[in-house]
Amino acid sequence: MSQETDTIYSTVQTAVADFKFDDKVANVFPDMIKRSVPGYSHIVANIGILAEQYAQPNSRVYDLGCSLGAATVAMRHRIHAPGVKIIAVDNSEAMLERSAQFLDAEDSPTPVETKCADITELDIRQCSFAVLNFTLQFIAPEKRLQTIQRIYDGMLPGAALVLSEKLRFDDPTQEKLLAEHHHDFKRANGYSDLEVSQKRQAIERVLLPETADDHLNRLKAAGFSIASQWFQSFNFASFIAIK
Ligand SMILES: C[S@@+](CC[C@H](N)C(=O)[O-])C[C@H]1O[C@@H](n2cnc3c(N)ncnc32)[C@H](O)[C@@H]1O
Ligand SMILES: O=C(O)C(=O)C[C@]1(C(=O)O)C=C[C@@H](O)C=C1
Repeated sequence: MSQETDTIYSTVQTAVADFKFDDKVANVFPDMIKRSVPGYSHIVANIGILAEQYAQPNSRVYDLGCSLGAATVAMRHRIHAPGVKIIAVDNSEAMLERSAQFLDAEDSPTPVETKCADITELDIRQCSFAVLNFTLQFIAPEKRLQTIQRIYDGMLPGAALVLSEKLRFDDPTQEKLLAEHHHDFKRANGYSDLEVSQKRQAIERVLLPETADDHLNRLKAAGFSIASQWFQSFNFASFIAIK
């Protein structure tokens, strides 16, 4: 996987364009996400552990918004149930091109199919485990319930969904505190004030965070019998929901 350092926002941009998952981002993505999302490596490792528990024989596992396939790799190394296929989906060609190169080099008996598609319109079937690792936050809010519903409807009984998201908080004091600590986390990982500020501007119209309750209520509304938050670091969280 690419070892390039993210310097995309390191020089002054007169007009900061909306953030896109293009070639520039795909080239530096492993470095960008590790330095930007507190707990990212921990979440990915645990997605592997959960996939091992939930993957049912002769079923499908979906990595929705897979980027370069980090969660797919974590799952692939752990799934032992026979006849499982991982479907790794993203609508960014730039990401998928690079993920294919990376996944082809992996040695595992669990097959992976990569697909360039919009997950809001994806046909989901025979699913025992699905992952939305920091993907739903980029989908238009009015399409989020139908996306979760589609996943639920395509699931087998006992299947699980892991949903990881950046959070917002209704309480302005809490919102400010956790956002500031997130920015401290980024600075501690080598991003300058300029990089933090320009990235914030780039994502503010495309990454639309919701509260933990918004996510839990939507998971319940879609039909999941259990929906629980299992991880949080500053304003980043992960949830698990069981059909
Ligand atoms: C923050 S990245 C996900 C990181 C990845 N899941 C991981 O664990 O490394 C969000 C990804 O979602 C993809 N994405 C956003 N909207 C999408 C959609 N409607 N359909 C498919 N992929 C989408 C983006 O192209 C991007 O690669
Ligand atoms: O919130 C931020 O500042 C981020 O950079 C977060 C985030 C994300 O959560 O996906 C935004 C875009 C990139 O995909 C990597 C990280």
